[in-house]
Amino acid sequence: MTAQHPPSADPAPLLEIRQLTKSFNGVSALSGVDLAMYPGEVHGLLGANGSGKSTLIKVLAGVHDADGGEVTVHGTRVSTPFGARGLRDHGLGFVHQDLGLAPSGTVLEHMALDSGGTSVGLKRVPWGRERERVSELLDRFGIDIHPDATIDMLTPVQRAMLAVVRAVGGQELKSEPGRPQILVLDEPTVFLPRQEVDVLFAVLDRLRDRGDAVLLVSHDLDEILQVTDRVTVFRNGGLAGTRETRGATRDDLVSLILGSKAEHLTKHDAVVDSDAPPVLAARALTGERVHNLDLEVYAGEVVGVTGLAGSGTEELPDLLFGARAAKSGSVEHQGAQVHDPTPARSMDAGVVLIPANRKEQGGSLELSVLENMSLPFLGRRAGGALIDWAGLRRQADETLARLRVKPQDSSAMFGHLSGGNQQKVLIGKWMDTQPTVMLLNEPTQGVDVGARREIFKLVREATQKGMAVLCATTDYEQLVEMADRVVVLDQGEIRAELRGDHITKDALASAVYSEEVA
Ligand SMILES: Nc1ncnc2c1ncn2[C@@H]1O[C@H](COP(=O)(O)OP(=O)(O)OP(=O)(O)O)[C@@H](O)[C@H]1O
Repeated sequence: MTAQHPPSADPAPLLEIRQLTKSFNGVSALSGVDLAMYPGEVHGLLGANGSGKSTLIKVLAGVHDADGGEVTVHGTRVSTPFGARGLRDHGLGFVHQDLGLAPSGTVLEHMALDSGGTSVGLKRVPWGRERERVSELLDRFGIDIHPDATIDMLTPVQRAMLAVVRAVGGQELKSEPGRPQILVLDEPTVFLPRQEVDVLFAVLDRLRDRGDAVLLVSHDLDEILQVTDRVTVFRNGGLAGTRETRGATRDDLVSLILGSKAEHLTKHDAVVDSDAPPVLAARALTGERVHNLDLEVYAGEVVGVTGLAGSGTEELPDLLFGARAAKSGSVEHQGAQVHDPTPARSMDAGVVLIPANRKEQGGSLELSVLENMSLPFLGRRAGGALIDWAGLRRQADETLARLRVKPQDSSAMFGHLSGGNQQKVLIGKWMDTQPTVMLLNEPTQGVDVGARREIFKLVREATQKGMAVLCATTDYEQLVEMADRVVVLDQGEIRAELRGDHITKDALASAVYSEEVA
């Protein structure tokens, strides 16, 4: 897949945004940003957590009203505010991070919503015609999904592809045939296993080839370098720059995002006392995917776990923590067998889990940052009926500063923080409990490059003081930077183990993909 620079025959942008501004309670989230998208380009949008990417998208989609600025779409000028439907009726299609699909609905039902969704009163759905339209659309994009399949039967990447094609189909219904489309995709790959991202990118290639324009928000620099033609970077709500992707390097992008040069982490070998019992061990552990697994995790080390989707990688942290019941086998804490681990028992033993799905399992969106960060301490810091809020606030403020959470305000509502900042708060909260073992499941999904490095550093400092970490991820780069050893799972069993300098991206990819046991 090669990204070509497209703004070719027709130099007029399909979408041009000028001087868009938006603030929340007097705090600026967008301070006059410009962005243009041309026919036949995939345009990346990058920026640190809280730099304003989602705010831009929400303004374009009508979720928030902008305070000022204007756009030109398909040659028509539209002034702010755009109203509740945003620019949808002007030719913009959106795919938000949660994809907007209901698990029990069918593919056909979702698509049919778009053909009559805005009409009032009763409307007969021409199911035969809808089925033809949907089948043709899926075929056109090479997507092998049955129109009667329910969403919960689809794999994550099929869901993401469906959401993209649904946005395309919805716009096609509203516009004259052949008009190029403008699609806005907000981190559609963030919850996808790395290995499946290329399948989604094949759909983006087709859109580019048709002359459409796609805005793709992502934190993954490799992904941006691979698939986009140009890239715009936001910094602190303003425009840091727009570059052609061809010729840009990772370091160029990092410098634009952070406003400073990238510093690289130096990795030190873990000092592990293997005479002491492992702080956490799995003995013949079996779940839905994990099968008869033996694994020991020692104080002071970072153990990475990786594998293809369905290999058990994503299940293992939950089984070890007791968030999912094992079918058989057991877990040991400091050499003592725990037959039936539960989250409460795990936490008593100093084992904490940071789940991948932070929206549903991580923090409470309705509580403040301080309240979220205080939850693990309420029992410990309560002197009789009194809670030491001042102490809790001091501790939270220190953690927010160390992780450069934006805003640095522990009274802010957790749900108002950007996705990446929510993740930083959750990691900081559990770090503050000084656990003996931290189980991480895709810990840096949606987290910017700067914060990623801060998190790696924090993990490193904590392991040097004796904490153990098990990190399940399909992000090889993260494993290279963090892990002392990596176990590669295949159909629930350990197929390979890599250690120290042998942990490279190439070695991990070949251990994950090779047919033979490495
Ligand atoms: N509803 C809201 N109320 C108050 N502040 C908000 C609200 N939505 C966003 N913000 C603030 O606006 C700023 C920009 O947030 P935004 O979500 O646009 O960042 P982002 O670049 O998308 O970050 P991420 O990469 O973490 O998703 C942040 O400081 C955020 O806290």
